[in-house]
Amino acid sequence: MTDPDFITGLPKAELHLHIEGSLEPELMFALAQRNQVAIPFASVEDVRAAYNFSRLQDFLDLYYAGADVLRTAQDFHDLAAAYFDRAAADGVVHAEIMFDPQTHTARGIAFETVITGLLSAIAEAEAKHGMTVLLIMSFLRHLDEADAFATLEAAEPWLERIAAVGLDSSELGHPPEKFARVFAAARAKGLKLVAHAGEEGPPDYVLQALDLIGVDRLDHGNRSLEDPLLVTRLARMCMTLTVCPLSNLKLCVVGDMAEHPIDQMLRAGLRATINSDDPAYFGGYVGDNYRAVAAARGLDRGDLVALARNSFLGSFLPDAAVAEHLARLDAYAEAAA
Ligand SMILES: Nc1ncnc2[nH]cnc12
Ligand SMILES: [Zn+2]
Repeated sequence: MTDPDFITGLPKAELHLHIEGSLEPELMFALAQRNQVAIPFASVEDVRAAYNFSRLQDFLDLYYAGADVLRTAQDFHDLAAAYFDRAAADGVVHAEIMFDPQTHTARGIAFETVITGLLSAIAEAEAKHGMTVLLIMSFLRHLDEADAFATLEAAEPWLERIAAVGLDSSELGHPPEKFARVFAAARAKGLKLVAHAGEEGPPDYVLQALDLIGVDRLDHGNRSLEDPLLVTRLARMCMTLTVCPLSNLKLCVVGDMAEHPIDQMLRAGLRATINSDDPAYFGGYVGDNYRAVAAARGLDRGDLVALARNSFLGSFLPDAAVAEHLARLDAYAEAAA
């Protein structure tokens, strides 16, 4: 078995995926036509050619513009169903996907429209692929605290179906402390907490995510490596980092995949995982991310299995389900040896 095949077959969880970031240009065009929405691109090639970013904000501007074609529950269903098909083909047996309600409610799309479309796709994927899926509702950090509280309130009828809340969008200038109270309210409702921190923001934002929010998992976390004491702390507390290599490359968090710190993270004892973030915008799904770092950093099969193991350990699945996934992963690794 070649290593690319080993990676595809490796049972894995994806823990950092923005469903709006899985909108492929082909579907963007189809939905624009279906909903009679004008988009500023002449062709699918035109869209892909525009995906050249030098920082997070460059990407976010296009990501929010692209999301404008999503109007009906069927659109959200089709978007998510396409992602689940690709994820299943990549060996993903469990996915924890983020959605950004404010991207849609700000355009007059009801929260209910978004979540009913996603939930129907989840039910279909669970039946079709035998995968499990959890939903993470992410707050947009460039908006204010009151907007996040209003979103938490809008989610009230669906809280049984939402596993966690997250924090995404423009990191610099919008530190975690801005949302400490809304995260405390979410915790009180029984939700898990995740936040993007240390993608573009400094190590202090990671400290805030730990100390002022109390995250259960850290999205990205790359810049933690600038603070050795923070690395030790993250390793000691077994904090999961959802690392996104192709995203890091496209958003210039790393200059070259050959400089990606994924192996440095593993050697430092960090519970690092591999994820795709916004695969339609960054040039690859989760398998592509594993393959890219494996090739650029010379990861061996032991490293790849460790990354997959971390993805289950870092999930919000019950302990018994994690144990079952780990047993299957061990059996896979042994059979491939
Ligand atoms: N990588 C990322 N960072 C912050 N916000 C995002 N929203 C979607 N992808 C994101
Ligand atoms: Zn992200």
